[in-house]
Amino acid sequence: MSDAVFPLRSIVVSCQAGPDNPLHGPGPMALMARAAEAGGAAGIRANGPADVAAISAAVSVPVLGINKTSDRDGVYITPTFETAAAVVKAGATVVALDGTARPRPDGGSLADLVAEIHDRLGVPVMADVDTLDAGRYARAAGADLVGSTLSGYTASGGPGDDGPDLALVKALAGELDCPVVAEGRYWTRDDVLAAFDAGAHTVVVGTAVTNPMAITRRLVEAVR
Ligand SMILES: CC(=O)N[C@H](C=O)[C@@H](O)[C@H](O)[C@H](O)COP(=O)(O)O
Repeated sequence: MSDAVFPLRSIVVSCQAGPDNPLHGPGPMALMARAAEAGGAAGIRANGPADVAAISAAVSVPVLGINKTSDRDGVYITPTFETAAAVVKAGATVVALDGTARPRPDGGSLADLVAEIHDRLGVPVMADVDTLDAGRYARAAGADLVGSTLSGYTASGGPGDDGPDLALVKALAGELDCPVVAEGRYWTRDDVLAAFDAGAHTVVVGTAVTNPMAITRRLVEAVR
């Protein structure tokens, strides 16, 4: 499971749109994914079996599947084996999940979940973490890739603005013996280049590419 899933210095595009977004649904997300692939994305991150299935049928790059069970409440990113299995069945060839040490909804351990995904689904696992400690914990639990996805979204803090947590990427890359994925609030080319300078293997960009509603809102708020 330790072979790199994505090429070094690659960009993965996250194609996600919640129910409040006019682009919500597998059709729009598959089009977003095709556009991202045409632009050179090395993979697509997508949420839920319906979107993962549509995107897997539409692109030839790897689909990094997640299965959110809520919108930012406790451990909500692919918290259980069943949620992971559903997105792999839909076509995901790598699964991302919450890799923090916070209590999981089924009371299970991260190490057991990662082992079960490896054994029964045969796909690599990316752990979404919020701190260096969580990254160490997730890697020790068997995660194949570790990403900074959850920095700023848990009680453990984060950079405190709408920029990426480059310090966390640097700390993770300096210590962990696996590819580190920079994810969360990457908006610009400079952000992406800084992540690779900090040691990232891959950068996942979501909102800045695939959420015109949020991009527009950010611009509108800036000129208020
Ligand atoms: C914290 C959380 O649930 N993050 C989610 C994880 O899949 C998505 O909502 C983000 O859009 C994704 O991580 C990409 O980040 P950004 O959209 O900032 O480029």
